[in-house]
Amino acid sequence: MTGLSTSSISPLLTAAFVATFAAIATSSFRKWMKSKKPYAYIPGPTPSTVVAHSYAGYLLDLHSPDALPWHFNVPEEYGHIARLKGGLAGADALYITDPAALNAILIRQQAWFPESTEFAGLFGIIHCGDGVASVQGLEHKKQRKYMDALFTANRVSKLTPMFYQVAHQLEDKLKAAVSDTPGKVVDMLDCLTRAALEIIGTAGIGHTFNSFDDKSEAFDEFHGAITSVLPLASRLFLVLPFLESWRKMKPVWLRRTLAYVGTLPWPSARKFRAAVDAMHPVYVNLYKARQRMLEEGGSAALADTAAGGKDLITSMIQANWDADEAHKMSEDTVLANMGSIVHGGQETTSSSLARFLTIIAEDQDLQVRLREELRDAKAKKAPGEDLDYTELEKLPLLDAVVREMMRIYSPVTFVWRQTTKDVVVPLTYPIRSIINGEETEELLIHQGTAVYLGMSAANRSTAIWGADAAQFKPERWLNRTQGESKLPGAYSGMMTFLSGAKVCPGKTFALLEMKLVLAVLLLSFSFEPIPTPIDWRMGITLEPRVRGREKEGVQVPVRVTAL
Ligand code: HEM
Repeated sequence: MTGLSTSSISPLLTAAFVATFAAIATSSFRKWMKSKKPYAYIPGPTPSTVVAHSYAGYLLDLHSPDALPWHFNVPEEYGHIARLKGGLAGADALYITDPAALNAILIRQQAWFPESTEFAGLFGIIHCGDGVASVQGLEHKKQRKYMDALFTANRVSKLTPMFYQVAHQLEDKLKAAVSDTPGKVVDMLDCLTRAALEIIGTAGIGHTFNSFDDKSEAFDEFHGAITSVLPLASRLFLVLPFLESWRKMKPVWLRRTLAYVGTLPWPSARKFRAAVDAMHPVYVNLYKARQRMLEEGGSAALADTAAGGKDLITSMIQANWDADEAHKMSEDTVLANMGSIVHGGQETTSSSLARFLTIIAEDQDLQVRLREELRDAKAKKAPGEDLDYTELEKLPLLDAVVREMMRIYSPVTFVWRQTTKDVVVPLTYPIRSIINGEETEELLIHQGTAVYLGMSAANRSTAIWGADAAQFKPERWLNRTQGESKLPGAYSGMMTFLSGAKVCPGKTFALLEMKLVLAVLLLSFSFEPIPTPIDWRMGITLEPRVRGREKEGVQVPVRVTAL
């Protein structure tokens, strides 16, 4: 009989036991490693500095003012899902530009990917309450019903005369400034910021800031506050994770004391607080005035307001007034939404318009072609009559240029979301593991993971848009049908206005504003570049500075000649 003696079984059993134990230990260790670094198989950039590596991980690279090239490079070098290494102090995060994954995160499975507490907290503080920018779920849905009703194409088209009123004020002001000197250098960012604030003031909240009056203190104070609050906030990024819990802290005296003590040694934080304190009273006064009118004269009384009751917020206040108790928004919520609308409608559009002027200043041929298109359209109108909403919409070259601007120079570089439970999302582009080379076509995102949605990077991905993705080529919109991109973005498949529940409600407003202001400017002025390059650096939106003259602050100088 062939058999094993007890003396030979014992070493075999021992070996089997050791092997089993080793296998279990290795598997447990792998599982433990995976739970600590579940994304170790995903390629991604290494934090660039030793300090970043050991303390903040990817955070400094992601938020740095010079981070734009870093963002654009991530999908090109590492793929459309990239691991962001957390370093010692933080967990790994994911940088996502994959179309199918973005679709799941923003639309199909959006319930599990709420806005990050960082942004919710920040906007809750800036707007002094819980408006659309800082709430989630059902409360967000309820508020968006009010907001989306304000921004339908039909309602926005009715704001066109108010937009023109401001655009012509800008035209007159600029004519007066350059009439004596052809090619005079003008800071167009300043002009367009004034125009954007005045447009959102009159059409958005029924209020004028007298933005074109050089002596207007109301303008100076509000303009200073609204243009500085986000750049200041971007310098506070290391405390952003704590803002939401601070905002909800009770008792209130403790919260206020902490804010006072915490901001004392920190100039950026003090200035940030001062900017918030300068904006809020404007909204409160406007709101109270509208409420008084409603109490005294009912809805009809609102016709006596500056914009005849047609501005967005007066319509919102009226709808809220008419709503039954269960569906009403609180006073604080309406106030926070006034802040959301003014903020949303300010810096994004003014900086895009200024960027646009630098592009056409550099490309004289494009400038001439755009002007010709506008002149041809105007020639069909009665003298002195402006192009209406539909006519502006129908200009193919202007439309293509605005689309390409929005694709390639998205003012918002990225947004970030949290993951509230383990979720599997599909992928358009498989991940190739850097550990074993295997490909996976879906991604398990673990609860608690921060996911960064790289909007600008997705808009420039060569896999999605072709080898010329990084080039400004308006023709791509003349030759290609809408919706061809695989991305789920709400505007021509680009991510600029996002998509899903949090999609920008002001998209139609912004596009009309940009086209209309450009039309007025191009028909009255020609633009040439200054010789020094302008660098657009990343804040929470983009910040332009003249190279070598950074200390002068944000500006977009352009040579302007009246036609
Ligand atoms: C070029 C112009 C604009 C761009 C690129 C833009 C982009 C965006 C993006 C990406 C978001 C989502 C942010 C997030 O989820 O964290 C957003 C939200 C928002 N935008 Fe815009 N926006 C623009 C103009 C406007 C205008 C003109 C208004 C108002 C008149 C506006 C009002 C808002 C509001 C209220 C939100 C918050 C929506 C919510 O949280 O539900 N935006 N915008």
